[in-house]
Amino acid sequence: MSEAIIELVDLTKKYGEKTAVNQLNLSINKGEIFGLLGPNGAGKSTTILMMIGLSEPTSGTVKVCGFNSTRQPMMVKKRVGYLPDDVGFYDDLSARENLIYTARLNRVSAAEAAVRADSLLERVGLSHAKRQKAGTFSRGMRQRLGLADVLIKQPEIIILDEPTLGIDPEGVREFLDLIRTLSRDEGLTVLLSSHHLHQVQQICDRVGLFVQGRLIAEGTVESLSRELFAGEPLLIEVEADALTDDMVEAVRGIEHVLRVEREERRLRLGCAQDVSPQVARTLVEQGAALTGLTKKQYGLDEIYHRYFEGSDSNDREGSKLAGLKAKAARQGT
Ligand SMILES: Nc1ncnc2c1ncn2[C@@H]1O[C@H](COP(=O)(O)OP(=O)(O)OP(=O)(O)O)[C@@H](O)[C@H]1O
Repeated sequence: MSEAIIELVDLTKKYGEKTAVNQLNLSINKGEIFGLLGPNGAGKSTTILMMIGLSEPTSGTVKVCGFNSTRQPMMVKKRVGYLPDDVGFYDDLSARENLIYTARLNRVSAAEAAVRADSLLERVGLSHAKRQKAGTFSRGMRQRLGLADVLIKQPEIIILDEPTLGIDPEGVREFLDLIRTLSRDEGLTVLLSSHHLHQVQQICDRVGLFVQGRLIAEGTVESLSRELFAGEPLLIEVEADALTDDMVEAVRGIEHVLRVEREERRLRLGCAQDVSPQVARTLVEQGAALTGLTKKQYGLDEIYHRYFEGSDSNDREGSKLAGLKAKAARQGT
């Protein structure tokens, strides 16, 4: 049976009139990689701060590793490593010296600190640079050193805030592989807050979608996809040199096309079955020159797009979002 390592119950945080986190209920299991997703200002950072005991909830409770983060913050801090999007190091110290310094702050003996530092530098692929000053590190190297830095106290949970920001694609791939391996090999629980849907989809076992302080959906990418796109298992994306309203209407009329979204010269079609030949033929008959046609199953990109359609800031609310918020309010979530 799965064991909850993070438990949020009716967690609420208000800043004056502003409700940053609104009655959040969430359970994260030991060894799970959980993705926190949501637009800016959705309440992700506030939730993380309450989890690690750096912010006090207005009401509700947060328990991490069995400890109440508000009443026993030191117990929680011992067990949780937090990697912010830009880690601060002593730039004049070497990578190894920085790690040993952090270990010593966490009351690890000098001998043990050296052993852990060497082993972690190897683990994150920085052995070759361990005597190099942290100030000379590239962004990707700094993030890998950051990961070693949060792991040196041997936490049970690591929380990563946009950890791959500014890293090149190869570096991102390596970094994500490393996180996945750590979780699988050592049962480490990982909480990843990110806007990079593709990356989240690659490594997270489960994701939670936050909007305006509420968790509006949570589950595996497959279950969210099933929930949102029932009856529309296939997405066809088609691009043409130009699209007219008549063309869009003609495509809408094709059997098994259930939903049509238009984005400049691109159409996204939610379909009950593969009708790409009919779509291509219809557009060509209408005088369009096709510049691209792809088929895919729904992923996190489409899920996110669906949920956050028209809501790229706190102040704009699309109808979909308004509907979901109403649903969330009815369910009291
Ligand atoms: N110290 C504070 N005082 C007042 N309001 C705050 C404070 N911290 C956060 N907020 C507000 O609470 C809301 C949630 O902010 P939070 O930083 O948790 O969002 P987020 O999802 O982490 O956003 P981002 O993706 O931009 O980091 C926002 O409206 C923000 O302006």
